[in-house]
Amino acid sequence: MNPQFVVFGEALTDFIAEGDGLWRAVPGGSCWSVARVASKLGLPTGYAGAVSTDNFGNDLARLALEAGLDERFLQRVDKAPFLAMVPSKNPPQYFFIGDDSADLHFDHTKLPAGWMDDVQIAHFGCISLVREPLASRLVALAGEIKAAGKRICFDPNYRKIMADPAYAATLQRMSELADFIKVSDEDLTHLFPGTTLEQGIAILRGWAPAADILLTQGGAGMTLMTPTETLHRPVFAVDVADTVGAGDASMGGWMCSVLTQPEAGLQAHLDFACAAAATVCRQHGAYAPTTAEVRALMAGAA
Ligand SMILES: Nc1ncnc2c1ncn2[C@@H]1O[C@H](COP(=O)(O)OP(=O)(O)O)[C@@H](O)[C@H]1O
Ligand SMILES: O=C(O)C(=O)C[C@H](O)[C@H](O)COP(=O)(O)O
Repeated sequence: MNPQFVVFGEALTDFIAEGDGLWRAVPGGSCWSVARVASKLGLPTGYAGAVSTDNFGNDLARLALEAGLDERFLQRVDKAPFLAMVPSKNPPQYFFIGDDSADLHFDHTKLPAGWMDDVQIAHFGCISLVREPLASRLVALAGEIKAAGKRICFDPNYRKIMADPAYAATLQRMSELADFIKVSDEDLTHLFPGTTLEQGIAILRGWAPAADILLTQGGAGMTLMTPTETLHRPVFAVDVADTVGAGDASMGGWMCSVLTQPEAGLQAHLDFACAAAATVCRQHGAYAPTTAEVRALMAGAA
């Protein structure tokens, strides 16, 4: 089955400081994680990005395959791996190593012929939208996909490099294109400095009057806002290992619910997104839960 959901943007390897000069290398990247979660939950998904041909790229490719992602969309490029250094997880601090790295060489003209035919939603987000020359190509591509009648999903997922003044236009353009926007309270603080949460949401709403907006608020749960309705959902109580990847899981879970059970309604989509996020909080690092795990949590059985 061809992908109904295609995710564009970075895959990378997180290097997490373990103390005593030791670093743990973990495959990740916000966009890659969104794709992996959606695919593992049973949504036919393609991860459309480029990874290196070394051991780091191999690990990303292997996990993508294991999650059932359509392998024709993943590109392998003989360039340096893209690395995220995480010297501290609490609070999260990142810096990135990736000059002329593989991710920047993604070429959408090399996607399989007819790739867009069955696509219903295309996802964009995070640092791929600030890393040139990839960023400008992706913004243009999002415009083309939207013009072809498909829906666009956008998760800004703020990182410090988005403080670059050039990103302001991208943020607005991607929001204008988006049918679905996910944003965390923390993202809003950085994206719109000096504004309240409500003011930040109002700016997004002004750019995207018809979009569904999912606001995540860590341990305070999440809120789904359509142009006419607002629904809140407290977290599913779980023993938390860490919350890395929870936002990506809520995004992947939300889109999976929208596409696989469109008739289920807003509350069901919100519940599913929230349960997907909570299953990830139980694990260390980014994780792709199964549908059975998410459903068990929703049924109160786990
Ligand atoms: N302690 C927690 N227990 C259960 N669910 C949580 C917890 N922290 C976060 N979540 C879920 O994960 C979602 C995303 O988390 P959040 O921290 O807002 O995003 P991000 O990971 O992008 O920073 C939250 O809206 C919530 O539903
Ligand atoms: O790859 C990046 O750009 C990262 O920052 C790596 C992180 O693993 C996730 O993206 C976590 O994102 P959350 O789901 O918001 O916790």
